[in-house]
Amino acid sequence: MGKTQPNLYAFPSVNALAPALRFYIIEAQNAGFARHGAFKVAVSGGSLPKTLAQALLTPASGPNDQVDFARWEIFFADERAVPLDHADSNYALLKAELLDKLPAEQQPKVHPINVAHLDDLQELADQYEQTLVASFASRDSVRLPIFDLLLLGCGPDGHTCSLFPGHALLRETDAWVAPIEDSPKPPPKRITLTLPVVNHSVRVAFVATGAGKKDIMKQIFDQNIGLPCALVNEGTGERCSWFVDEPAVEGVSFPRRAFL
Ligand SMILES: O=C(O)[C@H](O)[C@@H](O)[C@H](O)[C@H](O)COP(=O)(O)O
Repeated sequence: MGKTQPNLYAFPSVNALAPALRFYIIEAQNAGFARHGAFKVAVSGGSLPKTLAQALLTPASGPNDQVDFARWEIFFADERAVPLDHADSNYALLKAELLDKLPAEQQPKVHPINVAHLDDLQELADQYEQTLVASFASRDSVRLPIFDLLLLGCGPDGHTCSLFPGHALLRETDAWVAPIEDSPKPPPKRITLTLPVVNHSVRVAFVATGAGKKDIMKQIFDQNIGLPCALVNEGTGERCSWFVDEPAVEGVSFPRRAFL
């Protein structure tokens, strides 16, 4: 690990995890509002949108518990090269789990991929990079976009976004968004934020739940063999927080932190 270490927060269940995740997201949201009047967040697919909905769709318990989606800008940390209403689309998933459940006046600004370029992955990635450029100022003026928060999942092989173990994409140093034609997790054609962009975020949160994650969690936290999730831990240190349930970290010796 680098100078500082990620925060590992473990909860007995997803029901116990959700309110803590909500608290953490609201803190990141308010920091974004204070910094630039908006909350710029990128989300992954997988099981994350469902957990997010559980965390965010409950009514506010008080003035410090407000989620103001109208001032959110939502990007996709990775996306599959499919139409936006396709069963594999991360946008469709987020829409069904979260966006469709928000009232009209609370709709965030959402940045889906430009489906006009589905048959040219490089162009699809370049266009999405231009979407980031437009939101984060020009590439010439900023070396890397700075998201207020990335909300990511962790695959059973240690991948995150569409950054897979041992893949050449892990060495990308220039692009903000890259195409991948050979994702080992179907569907094979995707675009993804690159590692430098992920590591440059103000905060990164992983959500990993279920016993199916415990072997990979041991490898990420206790063995550090260069898996993509471990590279994010290393690159972000204490800016990185893991929200996990106990079954996902059974047997992991890395110290957990109490969520206060
Ligand atoms: O498009 C994707 O495939 C996801 O963005 C991917 O990176 C996901 O987050 C992980 O595979 C974890 O998925 P689970 O949370 O379902 O285990």
